[in-house]
Amino acid sequence: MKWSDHSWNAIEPIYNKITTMPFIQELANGKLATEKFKYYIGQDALYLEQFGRVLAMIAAKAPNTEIALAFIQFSQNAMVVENTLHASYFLDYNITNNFILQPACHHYTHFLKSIVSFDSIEIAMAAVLPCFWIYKKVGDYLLNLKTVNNNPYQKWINTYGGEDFAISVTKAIRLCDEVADISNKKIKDQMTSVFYRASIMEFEFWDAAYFMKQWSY
Ligand SMILES: Cc1ncc(CO)c(N)n1
Repeated sequence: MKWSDHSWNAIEPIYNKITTMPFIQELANGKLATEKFKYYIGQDALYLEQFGRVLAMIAAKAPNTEIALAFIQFSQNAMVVENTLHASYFLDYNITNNFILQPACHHYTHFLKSIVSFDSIEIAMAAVLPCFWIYKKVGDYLLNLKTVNNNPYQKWINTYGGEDFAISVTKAIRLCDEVADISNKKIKDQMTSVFYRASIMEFEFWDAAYFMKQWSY
């Protein structure tokens, strides 16, 4: 079995749980409170900047030029394309980005930065994969549900459910499988373990947004 199939099986319960989260359900029916979306988009803009840097560092450490070029592109997409979506919501909702990293976002970005700094490249590639794969699955799920017309969150749904993002996601999965194929069992298991951990952090990120979780002090 491919590393990616095995690892997706491991996180499938987390993914299924994500699709039932109130944040996702209300994103689908357009009823998500503006305040909660604003919290999310503010945190996510901060997330994407750090995520983009992590992707650039994977590119810099890549074992071959194909992986280097792919991750340079992923990095640019995270910091330019996805952030353009956020900037347009910033305008729509009159948000000024004076946010600080709240706990879930802080935890997730620091987790990724620590892995890319201290662990091997295969493990870093596996740790960033849920960011691609879960968003793609959630985007497709929401695009297919299409429960309402004039959903204020449709731009978000179209970005992650769209074809362009699908191409990047397919490539990210394939490259992870290629590096897993030439790795030993210990590395493959560690790849699955960080993939699992990052998937939980995707859950926590949406949970934090729904409940607008903040530092106590
Ligand atoms: C938290 C999070 N994970 C993944 C993505 C998709 O890149 C995103 N925008 N935000």
